[in-house]
Amino acid sequence: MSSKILIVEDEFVVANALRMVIKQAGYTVCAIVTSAEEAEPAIQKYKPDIVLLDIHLSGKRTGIDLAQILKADNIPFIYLSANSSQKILEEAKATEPYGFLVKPFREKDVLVALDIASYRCKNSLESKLRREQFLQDKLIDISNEVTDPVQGVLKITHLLQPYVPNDLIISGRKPLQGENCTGFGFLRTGLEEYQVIGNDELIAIAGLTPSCFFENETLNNSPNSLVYNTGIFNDVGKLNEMQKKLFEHFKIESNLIFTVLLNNGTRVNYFFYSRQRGIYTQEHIALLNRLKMHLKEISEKLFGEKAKPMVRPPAQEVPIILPASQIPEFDCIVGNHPLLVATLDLVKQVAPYNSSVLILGESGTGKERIAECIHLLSGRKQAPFITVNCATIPATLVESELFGHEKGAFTGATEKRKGKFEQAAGGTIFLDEIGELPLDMQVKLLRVLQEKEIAYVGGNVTKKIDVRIVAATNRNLEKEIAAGNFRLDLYYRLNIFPITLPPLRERKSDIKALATYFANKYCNEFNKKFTGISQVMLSEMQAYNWPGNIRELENVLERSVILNDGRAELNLKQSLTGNPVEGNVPVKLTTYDDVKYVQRETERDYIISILKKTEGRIRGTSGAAELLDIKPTTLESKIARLGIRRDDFMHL
Ligand SMILES: Nc1ncnc2c1ncn2[C@@H]1O[C@H](COP(=O)(O)OP(=O)(O)OP(=O)(O)O)[C@@H](O)[C@H]1O
Repeated sequence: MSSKILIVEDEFVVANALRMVIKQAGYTVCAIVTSAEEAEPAIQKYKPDIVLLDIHLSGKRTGIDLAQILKADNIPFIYLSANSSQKILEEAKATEPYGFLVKPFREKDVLVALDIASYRCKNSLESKLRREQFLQDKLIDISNEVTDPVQGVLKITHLLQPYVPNDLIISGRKPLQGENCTGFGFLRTGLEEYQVIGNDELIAIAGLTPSCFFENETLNNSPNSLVYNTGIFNDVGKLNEMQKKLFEHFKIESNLIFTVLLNNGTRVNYFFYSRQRGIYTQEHIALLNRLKMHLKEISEKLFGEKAKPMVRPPAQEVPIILPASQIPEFDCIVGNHPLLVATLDLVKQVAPYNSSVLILGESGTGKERIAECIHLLSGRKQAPFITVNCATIPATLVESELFGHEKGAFTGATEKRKGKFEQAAGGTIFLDEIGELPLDMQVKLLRVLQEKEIAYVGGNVTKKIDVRIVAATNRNLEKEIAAGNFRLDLYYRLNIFPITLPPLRERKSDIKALATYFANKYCNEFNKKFTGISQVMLSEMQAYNWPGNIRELENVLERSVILNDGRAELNLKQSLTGNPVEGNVPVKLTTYDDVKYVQRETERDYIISILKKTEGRIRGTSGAAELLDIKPTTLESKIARLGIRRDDFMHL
């Protein structure tokens, strides 16, 4: 049966053009409506498989308002937009659409977006069911294990973190009579770190009162959940005193309150707070409602009639830090910015499964490091982790490099050789820069994903393999598909669990920790004393935009350590924008390592300058190899060794 599409678009011409394109491709257009008000009954009536949703609609509500309803009903939607402001686009993005089409759109883009949306919807439903089963099992474990409210709520907080993200969680209990209302909370301070905030500290924070955990008229007279999503200034009329004070104190922007009613009438409120605006959706409430039975069981045990008397967490000036369960595999990941922490939450979620993972992010954001964490956190960690950079293998050698070759398969194949897939047997293969894989190889890789078998070049026997694939790219693969450079079916297979790494400029609070980490690393390597990083250098690093992300930061620190005399604090010898720093001194080479470093940098700069001249062409007449008078294969291995990336010589 063909998928049913609902078009929500107030411009007749656009809606009609879409209808024709979609029908021609074999979809059914169940209705065209022009406003959110008209869309709601149409959604109920037709139960569309996908909704094409204009952001600006006639009527009071926007497409973004309607998106919340579609999300709660698990209906995939693709935005249609034209000239929207950055703010609106950010809001739209936060609703996690299945695609985005910018007007005027090409027929091909519309069809690719629809195809991707239907595939993603099917897959995400399956993984959603699996995830919920996992959550339910874990909640049963918690219910069996815990008796202490503080430990119990900490475990719930930790478990729910990736699903109902929060920076602060407070649990408040309102007994029927007698005792005061009580509450305590956990502030997230790192991936596995929570700071306990006891009842007395909560009360002390800007003079909260014990009953404040329940002073919410709307909640007291209504179902069991409320969401405040638009920050203190916009929601101010609706927030109670407790919320206002907590919003101010902890810089909160969103709040979700979920209530569980115990058998004896005691109310237990769980308050989820986030510093991100607009984070809580009907989907979070729907999930909590589906888990309610288990949450009630635990709350009954922790706060109900038979609960042990609560040992209050001590009020302290410096609150205690509870390391929940440290993950040594993340030791090599420096930083605790919420965007990074949210990424690591996803890594933890996906690592134990065998599903493919697609890591997206700009160059140098740490994709390879994250891929390795996924491997180390999986059941495959004893087996190899093999990295393949698809951009640096010559097109003619990709197949034998990946799948191996028989003796005599081609000139130079003097003996039979295993490919990277076979080397990774039982482990993980990391296909970096997957967007660079030639189209014919994409077909072959697809076969490996589907059939789980490989064939040697020059052989006719297939071999079963058990390898998990983690791929990465800094390209927009959806654009590459529309341009005909990347296969849609391969994208489907790889994009089962996408993880996007934030660029460094969006997590600047991590710069100091990263810089210190790299400074220590290079001081150790070059046998120099680490004498700190100067304030001027720190300030300039904070102000800089970091197009090359963490790799660029690492290079800057390596250079500073090399040029440092081991007595003064580390300083920038060249401003990050490329201008010389005042009072700069010429490079002083004091050790042989310094000499090697300068040689390496000079060679790297020279090769980049040649690649710029040849626009990246390595082989053939007037290719970079010919200009440098070396073999193309030698140049390719130099490019890999010197860490030269496409971005270093293209698009400049
Ligand atoms: N969170 C982190 N903490 C410490 N070091 C990091 C972190 N993330 C990345 N690095 C370091 O930064 C450098 C770049 O990381 P990596 O090679 O993983 O980036 P990438 O996104 O795969 O780059 P490319 O797209 O160019 O392949 C590496 O030296 C890596 O070890």
